[in-house]
Amino acid sequence: MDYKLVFAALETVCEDNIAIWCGDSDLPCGSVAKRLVTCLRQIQEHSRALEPIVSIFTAVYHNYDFDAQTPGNGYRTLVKVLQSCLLHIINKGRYIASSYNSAFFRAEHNASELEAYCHALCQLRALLYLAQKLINNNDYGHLYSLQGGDISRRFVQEYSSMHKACFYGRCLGFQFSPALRPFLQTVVISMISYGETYGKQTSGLGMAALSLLTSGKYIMDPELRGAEFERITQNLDLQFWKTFWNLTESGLITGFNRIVSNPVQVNFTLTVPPRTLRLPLASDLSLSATVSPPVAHWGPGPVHMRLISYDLREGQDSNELLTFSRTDPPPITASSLPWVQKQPRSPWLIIHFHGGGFVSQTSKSHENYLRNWSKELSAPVLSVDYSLSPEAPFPRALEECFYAYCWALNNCHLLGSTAERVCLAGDSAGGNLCITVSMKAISTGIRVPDGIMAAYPAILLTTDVSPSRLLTLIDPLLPLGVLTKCLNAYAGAESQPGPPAVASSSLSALGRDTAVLLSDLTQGASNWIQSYLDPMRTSGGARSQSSQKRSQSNETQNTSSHTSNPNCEGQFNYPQGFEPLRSECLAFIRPTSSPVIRNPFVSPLLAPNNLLRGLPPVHIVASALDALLDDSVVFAKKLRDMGQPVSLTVVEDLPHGFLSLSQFSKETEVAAEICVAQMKEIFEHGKPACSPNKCPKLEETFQSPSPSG
Ligand SMILES: CCCCCCCC/C=C\CCCCCCCC(=O)O[C@H]1CC[C@@]2(C)C(=CC[C@H]3[C@@H]4CC[C@H]([C@H](C)CCCC(C)C)[C@@]4(C)CC[C@@H]32)C1
Repeated sequence: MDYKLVFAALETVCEDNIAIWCGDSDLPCGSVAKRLVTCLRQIQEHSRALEPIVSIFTAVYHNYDFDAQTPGNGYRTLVKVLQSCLLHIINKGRYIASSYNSAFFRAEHNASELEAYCHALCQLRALLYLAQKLINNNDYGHLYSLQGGDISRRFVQEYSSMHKACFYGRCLGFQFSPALRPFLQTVVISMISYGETYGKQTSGLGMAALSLLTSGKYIMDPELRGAEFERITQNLDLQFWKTFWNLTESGLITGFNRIVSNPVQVNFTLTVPPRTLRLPLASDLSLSATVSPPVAHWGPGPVHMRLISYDLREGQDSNELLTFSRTDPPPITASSLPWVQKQPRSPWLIIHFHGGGFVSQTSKSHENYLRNWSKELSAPVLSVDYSLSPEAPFPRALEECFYAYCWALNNCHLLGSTAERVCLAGDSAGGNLCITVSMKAISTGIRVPDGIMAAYPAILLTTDVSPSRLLTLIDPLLPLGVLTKCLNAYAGAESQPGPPAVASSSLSALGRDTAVLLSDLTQGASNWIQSYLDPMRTSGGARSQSSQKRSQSNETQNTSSHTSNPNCEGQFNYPQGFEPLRSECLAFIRPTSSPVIRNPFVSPLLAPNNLLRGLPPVHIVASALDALLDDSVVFAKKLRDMGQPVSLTVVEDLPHGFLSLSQFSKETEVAAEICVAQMKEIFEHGKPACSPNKCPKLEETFQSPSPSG
């Protein structure tokens, strides 16, 4: 949509409403009218200042795309997000103008909604100014400056002091496809309720029950929800995120996944003991390379993985494979599936590394789409349960994934595949591991996979700023405070590494302690009732209540924050006397300065060409609204410029992690199908015998297959 039309429509809507609320002195709701008029004037002011910036962005943003058929980069995204915020305001304004004198018109509610979007608009204006600084600062056409240094540090500081709560209350997920918003709301409310009870309880069931009780007030009060979410994302420790994200491992959610995704005949875990492997060298099959088992941090240890296969295939019920299974009785026996016709081995094999920020999740939480892949591609899927950070920082996960890859090549006959073609697939952190495992295969001299499908991968694990990364301010799934915690954990800056302990998540405690549950329930109920009886509790009271709580919880950290906190120095000077809204609680974002994050096996975007040359075709499926979008665009360009086969597909309107949400909307389902199509491409089409540079005809084969909309 032409942005000029949007700005013009907004101007008209504001004028119409101002005329209504200023002019009609008979309107019953005087104070609300005042609020609305103030808010509409602010919206007009923001919008008038934003129009010229948007025109600058639209004039240059195509220079940052991967190619003309693949429009997508952080600058485009910022304009798109802004446009979506403006459209929400226009719709709200039109609704108010047309129904303000209806008997059912809720003036208070509508004023609060408009105010929330006005706050969001103000913060987006700040993001656009920051992005404009990036355009001016970076080399022309470059999304990152990649010099590390001052600008990124100052961006992180600025980010830390900015108000973010408006993006998690009434406006939550406004940028995403409408079908996903109820789900995101549920996730955010569950997260906050869980965050409030986190640390108070020891009983998993008690925690779950209490969370359920406290969720009521967050459903009723979006402002409180936003403020609490901001507090949680900035201040709760990594253990909280690990525990919350691992909810996807819970029986309820995996049970749901199993119902909505395809049933499969083979689905069990394997534990491969640490033994040295020998693999033929790619350059001379008569010679071999030695691959040691993973050793980093605590010495040799086994590697866990899960085999998923839609059909039972030869080898998968062999005694040899079942010796790697720890389940008793064995997961598959010939007699347990007498009606199943065993299929021959598939020529294809998918090796999968899951996402979860390197700190959470397992193959089990990603089963929903893996089952579909196995069916749709007629291939077994081997998903690796690598050790997680902070207990197992880099390079443990990489070593385990590489070892699993090598073991799978040697033992493909047991996995139900002849491994004529092997595809590495992964999402997010798993996308990173696909690339780095392939780099390891190249440097070891063994067979590289036949292709990589990386969905919204994390390719640059430094805090270098890019326009898409500014979205961490508004993203409910990947806020900056949480991303940096994952990054620090993987870089080994979070805590002392050690071998994986027995799972201590609250869920593992489920059912352990019903006596505690009773007291939890009573306490939860009384807290909840108390919050409603509190005489101070008005709409503004809720804010002060939450900020009171915030200041309590930050007491220790915040005492010195206004004097010695580095967040206070070096703030940006915005044009036209503009100031973004500031947060009441400063974020304590301390990205690690460890050199590990610049290691090419951590941040493959920084890898020298000789480590990337020889990578198989890389198919990246990214989302336009993902904070990590620019990683994908820049990496795809780098590979293309080196003459490596690469494709980039940018899907619209979806959050990071869309594969995990594939059953929640049509759009996520379509995006998941694109990932399947890319793997099909890897399996069905021959690998180019030479790189596209030397072999011009093939270049076309690896151009972006489907342009984003
Ligand atoms: C301004 C300065 C900019 C600087 C920017 C610096 C950025 C730092 C750069 C790189 C650091 C990279 C670190 C690694 C990144 C890895 C990203 C990465 O792997 O991110 C994944 C983390 C898990 C998750 C959030 C995700 C996807 C899906 C999510 C899941 C969806 C549903 C799941 C719920 C728990 C289900 C329960 C619902 C119920 C109703 C209770 C939920 C939310 C679990 C978490 C995942 C993305």
